[in-house]
Amino acid sequence: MHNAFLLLSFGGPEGPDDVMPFLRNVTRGRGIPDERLAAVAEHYAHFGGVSPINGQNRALLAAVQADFAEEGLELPAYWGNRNWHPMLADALAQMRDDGVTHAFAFVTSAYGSYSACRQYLDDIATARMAVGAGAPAISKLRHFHDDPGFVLPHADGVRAAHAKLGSPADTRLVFTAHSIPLSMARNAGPEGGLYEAQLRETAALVAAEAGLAGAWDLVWQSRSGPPSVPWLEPDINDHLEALAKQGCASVVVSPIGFVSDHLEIGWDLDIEAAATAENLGMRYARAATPGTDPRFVKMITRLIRERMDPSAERRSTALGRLDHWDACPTQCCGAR
Ligand SMILES: CC1=C(CCC(=O)O)c2cc3nc(cc4[nH]c(cc5[nH]c(cc1n2)c(C)c5CCC(=O)O)c(CCC(=O)O)c4C)C(CCC(=O)O)=C3C
Ligand SMILES: [Fe+2]
Repeated sequence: MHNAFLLLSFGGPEGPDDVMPFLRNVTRGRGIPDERLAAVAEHYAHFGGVSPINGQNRALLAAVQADFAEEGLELPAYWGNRNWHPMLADALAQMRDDGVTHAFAFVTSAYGSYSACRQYLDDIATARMAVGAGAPAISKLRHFHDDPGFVLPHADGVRAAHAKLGSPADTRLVFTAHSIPLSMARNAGPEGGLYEAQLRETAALVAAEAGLAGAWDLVWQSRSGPPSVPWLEPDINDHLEALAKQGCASVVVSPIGFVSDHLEIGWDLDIEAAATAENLGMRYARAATPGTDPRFVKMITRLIRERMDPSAERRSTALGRLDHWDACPTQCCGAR
């Protein structure tokens, strides 16, 4: 068997001409209204049509390869996206041409749910079909929402953001994740509700690690879809208003739903939510995401080793109580 490593991510535009075709890839068949697409296209235009996500994935891939070298793990590395170049099917075709027969896939999402997990499995199946005979087998690495490699960098981000505000004692810690439709949230995981359950576990772990265990909320951002379809609420902006009404004057916002500071953070939090807080007279600081934190990079290497050697002590590092599994049960996350 010729093993490889595959970084599997969302993808993002890298110039103005990429924006609309990228958005059409993301929303194909999903009933996203044209007004929402136009609004999101403007968010990308604000940054010159360039999403930071591909650059962040290039940096992560380089850091992972450096860690493989340091750890003596000989594994060629590839990168493919769901929605924009380099596309997953092209990465799989390259692997086949290079003689790779199997790859461990690290998906840049820590959680369950259709959008964050199952859709990536569907993408893998579709890309393998497109490549046809000789396409490598792909093993998706497990969820890592409660791994110290994910939790500790988020907690450091919270501490640093809190310090930036002067560490006021009355600070409210507000965690955010991408909102998803309620129907998707109900279907998440083998028994439903997994997306929110994992996020709550991560939030509690990060808050405790950052020394703010008692004063946190979990809210949602970046809602899409038609207004008639219910999504997870409250939205971060509505929540900031509610907090201001309760007299809260200082917030740290930690986007635990994400692994890097991509555009949904750069726009929806750093511009939109920051403006909401300013209008409400609240002090606001946004916590960083793991990005290429060495603990996060080393976690990826560790997840691969764990999968390579089933006899080794497994999952000893998991900080939470929720279950982990290598292969999602077939009925997981509303699989078709
Ligand atoms: C759970 C979740 C994650 C976290 C897990 C993960 O990371 O995978 C995530 C990440 C991301 N979402 C991103 C961008 C977009 N998401 C959209 C639309 C949607 N997201 C959804 C869910 C999620 N999304 C859903 C249910 C939709 C509705 C359409 C559908 O059912 O699929 C749209 C369409 C326009 C709109 O916002 O309406 C865009 C442009 C980017 C890239 C940012 C950049 O460019 O830096 C990233 C990392
Ligand atoms: Fe999204």
